[in-house]
Amino acid sequence: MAKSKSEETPLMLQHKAIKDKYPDAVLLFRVGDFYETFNEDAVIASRVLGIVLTKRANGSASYVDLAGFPHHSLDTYLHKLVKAGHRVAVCDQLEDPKTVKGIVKRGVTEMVTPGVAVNDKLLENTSNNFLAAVHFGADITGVSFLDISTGEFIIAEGSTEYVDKLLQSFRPAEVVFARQQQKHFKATFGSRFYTYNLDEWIFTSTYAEEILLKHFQTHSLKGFGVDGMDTAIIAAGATLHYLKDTEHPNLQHITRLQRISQEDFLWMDRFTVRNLELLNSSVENGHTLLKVLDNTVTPMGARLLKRWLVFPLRDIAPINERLDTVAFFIKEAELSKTLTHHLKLTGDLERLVSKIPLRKINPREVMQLAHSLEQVQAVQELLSKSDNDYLLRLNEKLDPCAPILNKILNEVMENPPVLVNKGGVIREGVNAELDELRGIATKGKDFLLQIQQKESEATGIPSLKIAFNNVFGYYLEVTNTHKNKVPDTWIRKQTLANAERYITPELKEYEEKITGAEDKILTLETRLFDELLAALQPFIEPVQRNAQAFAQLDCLLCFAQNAVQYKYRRPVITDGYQLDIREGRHPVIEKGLPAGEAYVANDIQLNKDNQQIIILTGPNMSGKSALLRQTALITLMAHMGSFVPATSAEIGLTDKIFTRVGASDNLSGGESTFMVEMNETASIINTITSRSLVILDEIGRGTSTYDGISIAWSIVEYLHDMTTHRPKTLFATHYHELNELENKHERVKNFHITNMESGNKIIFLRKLAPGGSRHSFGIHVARMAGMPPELIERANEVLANLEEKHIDTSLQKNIKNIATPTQKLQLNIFDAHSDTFQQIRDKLGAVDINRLTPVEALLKLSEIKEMIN
Ligand SMILES: Nc1ncnc2c1ncn2[C@@H]1O[C@H](COP(=O)(O)OP(=O)(O)OP(=O)(O)O)[C@@H](O)[C@H]1O
Repeated sequence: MAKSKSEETPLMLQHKAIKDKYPDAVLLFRVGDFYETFNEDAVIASRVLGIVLTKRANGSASYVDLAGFPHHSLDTYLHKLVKAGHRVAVCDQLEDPKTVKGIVKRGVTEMVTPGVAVNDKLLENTSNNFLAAVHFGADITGVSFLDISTGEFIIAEGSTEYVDKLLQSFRPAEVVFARQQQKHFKATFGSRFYTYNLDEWIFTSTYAEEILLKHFQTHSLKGFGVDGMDTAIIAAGATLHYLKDTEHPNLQHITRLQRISQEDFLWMDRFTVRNLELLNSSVENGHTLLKVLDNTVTPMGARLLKRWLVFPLRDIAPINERLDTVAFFIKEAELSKTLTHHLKLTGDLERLVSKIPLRKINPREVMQLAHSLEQVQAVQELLSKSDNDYLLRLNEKLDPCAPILNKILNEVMENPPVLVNKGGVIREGVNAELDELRGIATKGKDFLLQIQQKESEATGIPSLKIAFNNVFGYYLEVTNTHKNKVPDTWIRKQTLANAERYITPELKEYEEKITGAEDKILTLETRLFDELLAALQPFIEPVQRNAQAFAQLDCLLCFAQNAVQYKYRRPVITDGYQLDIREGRHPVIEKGLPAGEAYVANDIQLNKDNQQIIILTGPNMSGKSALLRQTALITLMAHMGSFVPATSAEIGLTDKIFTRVGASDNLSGGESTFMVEMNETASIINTITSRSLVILDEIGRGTSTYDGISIAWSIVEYLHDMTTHRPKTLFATHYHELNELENKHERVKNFHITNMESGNKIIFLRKLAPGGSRHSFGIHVARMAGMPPELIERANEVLANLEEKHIDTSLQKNIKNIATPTQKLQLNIFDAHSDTFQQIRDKLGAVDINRLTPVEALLKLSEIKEMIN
C-alpha cells in the first residue's frame, strides 16, 4: 500500500519537496557533516562514485536507499558525477543547526551541469568550458557560447552549416535549445553534444532582450555591435536564463557580448578542422597542429591559441600586425625572454576574477591575483619602451589596477591559508578590533601562566599546572600530595588516581576571553575578506582586459619561439590569388620524425603560370596526403599570423580552406561511406571562390573504379570551368587515368611524388616532380606490410592481367576520347553556324534596349534560356 505522507520523516518530506523542483538532477542533500543522496539518486551516486548503498528508515513503515559522503569531499565527488554526464543540485543547510529547533531550512545553492561549471576540478585550464544555446529562426540559426569560468560571451548567427562549424570549433560542454526544437537540433547536428532543453517561451526576442539589458544594465545592445542579430540574441537570452535557473545569480564578470562574423575569418568547415587534425588527432595520442604550436605559458594564452587556430584572420592588416610583432620578438630575444618570464609568473587572471562575483575565490587565489597584477605592472614598463605599434596598443589595455593591488598586498598575509575560516588571512594593522582580539588571544595565554605562578606562590603548591581539555576547558591540576593546600574557593571538576583538577572563577573569565577572542577573530577575518572581495568587484573588467592582452602577448611570443626553434619563416600575405610555397614542410610530421631524419621539403605553386589544379599521383605511402595537408597547414598558419615551415611562402589572401578525404578514411556511423564523401564534396562546390584552397584526397575511391574516376573527373572539370572563380586545387589520386585531364584543360597540371625502384622494393624519395605517375604501387606496400610472398606474387599476376585486358586498352582509350564540357557547349550554342546561335542573335537584334522595361527584359532572358535548353 502506498505510504501516506504523514508517515514519512520530516527530513524526507523536505527532501521530497526540494527534489520535486529538480527532478532531472542528482540532489546532494546536506545532513550535518554529510551530503546524502536518496532513492534513485543514491543508486546513481553509489554506482558513479563507488560509495556504499545503504538503507535508511523513513518513518514508521519503510526504508529508502541512501548513499552519502563527507561534506569536505564535495569537490571530488561533484566532479565525478558531472563528468559522468549528470546534472547535480547541491542542497545546503541555510541555517545554523545550533540556532534552530526542529528541522533546519535547506535549499539548492548551486546547480552544476557540464556546461555550467566553475570548479577547478571540473575545468581544464587550457580549454574553455562553453555552454551553448542554439535557436533555429525561420531561415537563420542563432547561437551563443558562454564560459562562466572566464566570463566570455560570444554570439553568432548564419546558416546551419556555419553554426555547425562554430559548434565544432568551440566544442561546448553542453548545448541548450527550446524543447520544441529538439528534433530539429538532432536532425541538424546529430547526437554529438550533451544537451538540455528549455521551455519555448524563453526563446523570444522580447524576453531575451529584457534579460540581457537587465544583466548588462544598458538601455540597448547597440554598444556590443549585435544590433539586428535577433536569433543570436534569443540564444544569448536563453543562456542567461539557464544560468539563473541553475542558481547562478552573480554574473558580474560577464561584462560584454562579443559577436563573431563569418566574414572576419578564414572559413574551414568542421570536416576540414577534423581532416587537418588541428585540435584532435585521428589516432589516440597522435600529434595535432595545436600540440606542435602550443608553447604558450599561460592558460589564457593556451585558450586563445586554440581560438586563433580555428578562426584564422582574413584581413591583411591584422595578419601583418601579428607577423610584425613575431618578427620583433625574434629580433628582441632578450626582451622576449623577460616578457615570457613575467607571463609564466602570472596566474589564470580570467578564471581568478570570474570567481570574485561567485564568491568562490579563496585567500590564496586573491594573493595570486595580486602577484599576477605585479606582472602586469612589470610588462607594462617593458612594453612602453618598445617601438612596435601592436605592442604599444596592447600596452594601452594593460592596467595593473594599483588600488586593488595595493589593497591586497597591504591587507592579506603573504602566505594565506586556502580556507578563510582557518584564520590568519588578514594582516596586522588592517583592523584595530582584529589586532586587539589577536592581542587578547595571545596575551590571554600569558595571563594563564601568570595565574599559575600567582596561585602556586599563594598556595605553596610548587607543581601546580594549568592545562586544557574539551570537557571543562582550562583547569588547575594538583597532585594528591598537595590536595590539602587547595583553597575553598576552587571548584573540583575531576578526580584522577594521583591528582585532582579544579577550576576558578578567574580562570573561567580568561578562558572566555581567549576562546571568545578566537571565535570573534574568525568571524571578523571572514567579514574583512568579504569586504575585500567587494572592493575587487569594480576591477573585474580591467583585469579581464589584462588577461586578454596577456593572452595575445603569450600567443605571439609563442609564435616567435616556434619560429626560432622549428626554423619557420615569415610568410608574405598578398592581395592576389597565388600560392607559392618554397621548400614547404609538414609541421606535425616533421616534429614527429625520429632524430636525424629530415623531412623532405617541396615547392608548391597554385594559380601561378596557369597552374590552378594539380593532379598528384604517386605510390601509396609516398607522401601525397602529407604534401596536400602541409599546403593547407602553411596557408592556415600564415593566416593566424604565425611564421611557417618553408623557406619562403607567398600566400594570396585565402577565404576558405576545404579538405575532403576519400570515404574509407572517414567512416561515419550509419551512412554509406561513399554517401558521406559525396555529401561533403557537394557542400564545397557552391561556395568556393578564387581565394579558396581546395584539398581533395582520393575523392571517389569509395565506389567502383569507373564511378570513382568519373566523379573525380567531373569534380576537377567543374573546378576548372567555373566561370568567375579559380579555386586553387590539389587533388591526390590513385587513378592515374586522371592524368589525362591535363591534356584537355589548360590549368590542370600533373605532378607525382618520386620514388626509386630497387629490385622489388620502392625507395621513397618524397620529391615532387612534374608529370603523372603511371602506376599505383599498392602491391609494393602490401609487400612492405609483410603479406605472404605467394599472395604478393599472385596479386602481381592479376594486376598484369587486368592492365593488359582493361586499363591499357579500353579504359585508357575511352578516357582519351571523353569530350570536354566546353566542347559540348561550343557545338551546341556558340558555334556561329548553329541554328540556336542564329535564333538568339535574331532575337537580341530585335530588342530596343532603350524602350525595354525590366519585366520585358526578364521575359526575353527567359525565352533565350528556353532556346538554349
Ligand atoms: N616529405 C616527407 N618527408 C618525410 N617523410 C614523409 C614526407 N611525406 C610523407 N612522409 C612520411 O610518409 C608517410 C606516408 O605519407 P602519406 O600518408 O602522405 O602518403 P600517401 O601517398 O598519401 O599514402 P596513401 O596513398 O597510402 O594514402 C607519412 O606518415 C610520413 O611519415
